[in-house]
This record gives sequence, structure tokens and C-alpha cells, in this order.
Amino acid sequence: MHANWKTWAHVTKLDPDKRLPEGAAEEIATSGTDALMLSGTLNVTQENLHELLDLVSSYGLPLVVEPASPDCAIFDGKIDHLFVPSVMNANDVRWIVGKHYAWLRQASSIDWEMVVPEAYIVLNPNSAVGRVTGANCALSAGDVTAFVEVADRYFRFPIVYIEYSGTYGDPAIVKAAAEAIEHATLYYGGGIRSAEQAAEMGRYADTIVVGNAVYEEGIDVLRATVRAVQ
Ligand SMILES: CC(C)=CCC/C(C)=C/CC/C(C)=C/CC/C(C)=C/COP(=O)(O)OP(=O)(O)O
Ligand SMILES: O=P(O)(O)OC[C@@H](O)CO
Ligand SMILES: [Mg+2]
Repeated sequence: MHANWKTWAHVTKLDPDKRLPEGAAEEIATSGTDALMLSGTLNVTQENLHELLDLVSSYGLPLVVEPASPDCAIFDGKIDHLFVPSVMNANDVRWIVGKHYAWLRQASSIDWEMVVPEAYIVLNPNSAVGRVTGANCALSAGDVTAFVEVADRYFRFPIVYIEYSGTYGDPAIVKAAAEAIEHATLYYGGGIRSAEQAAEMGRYADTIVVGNAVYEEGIDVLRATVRAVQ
């Protein structure tokens, strides 16, 4: 419990809405990745979340649940952390504080020791998270660094997450974010499908996240992305 998430270089994001082939869970868990994050924007339910948790919980890796809605904010004994997003560049307050208000208005008990707030900056308008939150993704490097400073210096979020979900991002933007950040841990996720891409984003981000490649490329690509940052 309470694994030291600040030291992770490589996180694998698994989607409860997708199926893993037989044996894949063990290969992923032993790939060298530092932690597994269970997360998706669409069609995540308590049921498919618990199913995936059961599948991956016996390998001793740190487990994070990252809920896209309050009904998936679970404090199951199997998980180490609940990473809760807020989208800095959303125009609708629901995605910044609204869902959070609704969550705490309803919740019976919160294990605050497990909760880690994340400041998302969403940069792919065609991703599910981009579409659902209607985030303003037309941002220059200067816009992104201003959002990074709002998140890091002003709100003091422990994690700032540059999110290009589904597409490989602009390394110059991630570099600018890294230079602007003072305290927070910088996450990068989106479109990493090779060792070269993992190394490139890993030069600037503290932690890189690999998601779709696990399902679309397979275990050798995942292992290559791990080796590239460790
Ligand atoms: C207050 C609580 C407990 C929850 C609300 C949390 C918020 C504001 C969520 C907004 C959406 C968001 C940032 C979700 C995080 C997870 C994420 C980005 C998953 C990846 O999504 P995609 O890859 O775009 O979607 P699919 O994999 O479902 O296609
Ligand atoms: O699925 P990909 O494109 O690897 O993105 C990873 C993660 O940042 C998604 O939230
Ligand atoms: Mg996804």
C-alpha cells in the first residue's frame, strides 16, 4: 500500500472496457512497468473495473484506479491509489470541480491517504476525453505552460498530466511543460508505440503512460517502452 508513486518512470494504463488476451495480464505485470493504472473515459463500470482488478491484482505491482466519474471512485483493498483528474483546459466547471463536488456530496467515506489529485491538460480534441470534456485543445506552448503554472505553482497539484490520448504529441510542448514545472510530477500519455517515442517523451516527463499500444501492438512493444525509460 501507498507505494511511492513519485518514483515511477513507466505506467501502463489498462482500460476496463477492453479485453486482454489470455495470459496478457501476467506478461504486462512482469514487463518491468512500475504500476498499472485502471482507467478509461467511456463505458467504465464498477463491474468491469472490479473484473480487471481481479485479473491484475495478484502480481504485486502497485495499482491505481483513475475514475472518470464518481461512481468509479472505489477504495477497494486491492488498490494503492485513487488518482482523481481535473481538466485545467476545460471550459465547463464540471470537469474541474463539479464532479468532485458531486462525489463528496454523496460519498460516505473517503480514504484521503489514497487520493492523489491530477491536473490534466487535454491536447487531443478527437480523443474520448477531449470530446467528453470539450477541452480547449488549440493551445500554444505558452498557453500550455501557463496552465502548467496554474496547476503546479498556484493550485499545487501533485501531478500535471499532458494528455494526448490516442495520438503522439508534440515533444516541444512537453519540453516546455517540463521547464515550467517546479514541484509537481509531470506525466505524459498519448500514442507511445516505440522505444524511440518512449525515450523522447521520457526525456521531459517524469512518468510516461502507455495505453492503447498494449492492446494494439502487444507485449514486445510494451517491454521496449519500459526499457527505454529505465
Ligand atoms: C470526481 C471524480 C471522482 C471523477 C471525475 C474526474 C474527471 C473530472 C474526469 C474527466 C475525464 C478524465 C480526465 C478522465 C481520466 C481518464 C482518461 C483520460 C482516460 C483515457 O481516456 P481515453 O483514452 O480518451 O478514453 P477511452 O480509452 O475510454 O476511449
Ligand atoms: O492510450 P495511449 O494513446 O497510449 O494514451 C495513454 C494515456 O495517456 C491515455 O489516458
Ligand atoms: Mg484509452
